[in-house]
Amino acid sequence: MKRALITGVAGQDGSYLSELLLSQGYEVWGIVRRSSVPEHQSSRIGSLGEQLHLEYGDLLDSSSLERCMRLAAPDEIYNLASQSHVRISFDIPQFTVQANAMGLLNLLEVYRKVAPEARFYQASSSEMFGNSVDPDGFQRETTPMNPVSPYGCSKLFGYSMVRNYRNSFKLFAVNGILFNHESPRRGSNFVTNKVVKTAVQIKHKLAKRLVLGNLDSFRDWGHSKDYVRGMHMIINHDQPGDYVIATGHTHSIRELCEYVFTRLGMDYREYVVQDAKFMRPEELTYLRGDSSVFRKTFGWEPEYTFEALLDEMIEHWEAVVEGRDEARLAGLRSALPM
Ligand SMILES: Nc1nc2c(ncn2[C@@H]2O[C@H](COP(=O)(O)OP(=O)(O)O[C@H]3O[C@H](CO)[C@@H](O)[C@H](O)[C@@H]3O)[C@@H](O)[C@H]2O)c(=O)[nH]1
Repeated sequence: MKRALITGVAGQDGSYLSELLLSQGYEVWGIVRRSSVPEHQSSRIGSLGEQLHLEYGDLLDSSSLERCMRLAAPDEIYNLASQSHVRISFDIPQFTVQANAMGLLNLLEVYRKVAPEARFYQASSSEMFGNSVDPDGFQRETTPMNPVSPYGCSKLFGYSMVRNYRNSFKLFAVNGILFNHESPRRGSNFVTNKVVKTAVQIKHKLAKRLVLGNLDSFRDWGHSKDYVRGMHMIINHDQPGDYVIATGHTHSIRELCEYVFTRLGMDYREYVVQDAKFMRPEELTYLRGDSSVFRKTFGWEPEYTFEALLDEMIEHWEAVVEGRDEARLAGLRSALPM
């Protein structure tokens, strides 16, 4: 039986990855940060119950990482924990860099000392490219990286350290350079879930308008479930390497709004307003990933289209609002869009 250790296990990707690994017979260990909300009952992983081995720990507390590493004795380590919100990284740059850069380095050091035979996956990000685009309009593994946010800078440090440890210490440490990936489990202050959730609220007269920032940036959005399959493929390859995972399609925030509101029988132009507080001091305006190296190497194809992804998210929020999910309805009534 293989053993996996996941940081960020209670997040969107951590929950889907746990389900995938459990379905393949893995023993799955997860690290959760102590907070006043009972993490073990998180709606994302709560249903996995006793199947998951959860331990308290924090990327900024090396001793806790060492304890978890010894307990889990993993074959595979997935570092999915981070301060992952790009705009918020401008408000809390030092915490973002501590968690995403120093936290990753703390984990790498514990890995090198305690479990060097294991394999290590780092959640790297398309935000590392900043506004670099190849002449054909895509970003790929060879595209220069020029991050434009504290989050992107912290992720570029992590990406570089993983490559450095791989080469210096002959460790099986790899990066997945993942473009945006979403699902009903996405935090509702990321744009896809914010748009879908608020549009459903508007349809049911629980909200009056949707306040957004920049409507003219473009993103390459896939489904988290497809992308965690990719993480598992990369870490199980015969050679360590770094791969872009993306759909290859791009849409603006405006197109996202148009699709979601139209599906709900509304015109987004009547409800969407812009507010500077959701703008970023510097914006990454265009992402479109070329994952052909990854696809050729592993035979991966995404199962979800942009439309199928959004349809699933709409169905999720409709179920919540229509009372088919009573527990979440109470929270939704009082929820303000973030
Ligand atoms: N969050 C948010 N974004 C908005 C809003 N209005 C417009 N946007 C625009 O919507 C785009 C996507 O924003 P997010 O959904 O917050 O995602 P992101 O900044 O692209 O970052 C996500 O993807 C990265 C991969 O490229 C991840 O690494 C990162 O952790 C995060 O998941 C950005 O151009 C942002 O300016 C708003 O009200 N909220």
